[in-house]
Amino acid sequence: MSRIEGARPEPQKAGMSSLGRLLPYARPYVWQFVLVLVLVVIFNASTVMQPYLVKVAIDSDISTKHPSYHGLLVIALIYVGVVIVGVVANFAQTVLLQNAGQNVIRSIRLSLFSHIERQAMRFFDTRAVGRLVTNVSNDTETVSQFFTNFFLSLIRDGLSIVMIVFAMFQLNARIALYCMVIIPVIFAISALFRGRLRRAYQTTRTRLSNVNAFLAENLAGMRIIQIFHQEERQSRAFEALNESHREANVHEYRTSVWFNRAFEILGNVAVAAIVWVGGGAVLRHWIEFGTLYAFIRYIQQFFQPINAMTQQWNTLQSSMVAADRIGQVLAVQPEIEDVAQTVDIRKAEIRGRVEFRHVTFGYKPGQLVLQDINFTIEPGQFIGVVGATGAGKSSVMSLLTRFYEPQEGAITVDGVSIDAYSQEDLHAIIGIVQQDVSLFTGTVKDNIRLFRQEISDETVRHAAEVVGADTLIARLSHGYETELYGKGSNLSAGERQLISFARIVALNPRVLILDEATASLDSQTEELVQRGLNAVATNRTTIVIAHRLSTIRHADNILVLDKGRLVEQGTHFELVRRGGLYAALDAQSGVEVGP
Ligand SMILES: Nc1ncnc2c1ncn2[C@@H]1O[C@H](COP(=O)(O)OP(=O)(O)OP(=O)(O)O)[C@@H](O)[C@H]1O
Repeated sequence: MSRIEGARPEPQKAGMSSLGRLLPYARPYVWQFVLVLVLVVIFNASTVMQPYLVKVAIDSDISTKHPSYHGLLVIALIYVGVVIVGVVANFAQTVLLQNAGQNVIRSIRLSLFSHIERQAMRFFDTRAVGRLVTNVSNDTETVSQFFTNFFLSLIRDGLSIVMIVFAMFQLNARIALYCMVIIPVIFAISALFRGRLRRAYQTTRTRLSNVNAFLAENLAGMRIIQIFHQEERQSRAFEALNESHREANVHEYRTSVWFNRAFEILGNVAVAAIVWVGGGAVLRHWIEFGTLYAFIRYIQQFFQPINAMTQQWNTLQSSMVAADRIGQVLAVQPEIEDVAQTVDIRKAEIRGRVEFRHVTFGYKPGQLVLQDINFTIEPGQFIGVVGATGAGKSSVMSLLTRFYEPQEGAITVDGVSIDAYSQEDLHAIIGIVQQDVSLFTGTVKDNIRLFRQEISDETVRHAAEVVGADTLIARLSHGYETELYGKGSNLSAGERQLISFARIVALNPRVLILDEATASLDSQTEELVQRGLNAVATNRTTIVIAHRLSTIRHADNILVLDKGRLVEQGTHFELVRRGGLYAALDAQSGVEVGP
């Protein structure tokens, strides 16, 4: 369960370089972006032409000695034409840009997910799932705004400013120069708000991801929360996180409203100034009335793109923060990767001989969990692993599947070090059935073949029959096509186990690791599961992490772990006769050991 103190410290810096690192994802769509640029130029030209056309109408056809109705009609028609061209160009560029932006984001999201999938288990040990969910969903969404809104604003509004300034200087250089006085003021306001805005956005994003992380963990552990009556405590913790997010959000919004209002005031002051200065110029006949009209329109237009660009400041800030967070995940190199030249295997030829030689391992430096572990398992043997809780049983199996790597020693399968195999091959050779059966949203069939389309319906049926799951599946409303929800919550614990056994038979690994279920099943289901287990174990090397000694009484060899060391090994009778730890466990309350 997440604790509020566990919330990540709020980051202080995120730069353009994080966004820059995501730019290569836009490369395949560069032509779409170029086309957007062309359309933006057309749209801007249409906007800048409009006040100029009105100025021409006023000065040449209205405020003149020879007013011309015909001239006015022509200008009105041109005006409508220019507006239509502008609207069409604007529509096309918006659609095109959204399309390109969403494509970029799809690629980033996909590569982020694939990158996370390749990570070793240690990566997941040190990260809250909810935070990763935020990275893949919200952060990519935020970055998408950089490729759409920000990019568009930078080009459209930036160009717009340049074109308006150009048009002003064309009309009257002196008044245009007066207008330029506002530019340093704009910079001053921006500088004043920049740091505040950035900090506000970063804080909101981080607090949102804290809320998400808390939610994900609590939803996953809801059963435990309810059993231990922690609903209220967790609600209070959630309320605190929620409140801190609300505060950050309100603060962010307030800062951004102040920023925008400051610009609005400046815009109106500029219009008043132009009316005063320009009006005087008209009265002194220095400029024509139409020119004043055009200046007033241009100064208003000038503030639109500036306002829009400053609004995009928010987008830029949040995109940089999001890109930074995505970058942090992408920068983590998978701790365990395939060697350049992996051993080429034909699965059928693998015999399933497993050997641990002087294996020493700890999850954290200086904290050894396994010390100098040595054992050999011959092909086809049935092996039991026992020991008190925390003795290191699961850790041995995590090393064999290469979820972690040992600090010392070697682990081999058929005499070949496991790191010489590709991880894909290794996981085809070694299968694992865990206590906590992972079922996914999909049909029973999908879950047995784990979405691998190359596994035929025939194989799925056969696998289910072998472990005795076929009768249970036949009882379900749609048989193999029955949809499973919420990790298989519509099945009993025993049924979930049987489906996971069928899955492993369909995979057909040479070595099978079985973390025996501790959940108590009714005797009939237990018998069913036991039969299923025997069927799965046939014809392959099987290693059972046993919590009940009865399961492994007939094992070919039993490994007894104590505080990370292999203290005994032998058959049940040898170990009982020896009178050591195993014999003590065996004598203890019948047959129960472990958690
Ligand atoms: N991912 C992890 N990160 C850090 N320490 C871990 C991790 N997994 C296990 N440990 C620690 O390693 C030690 C051995 O744990 P392991 O799960 O291998 O024991 P186990 O014998 O399988 O226990 P159990 O029967 O309770 O499942 C324990 O002290 C445990 O706290």
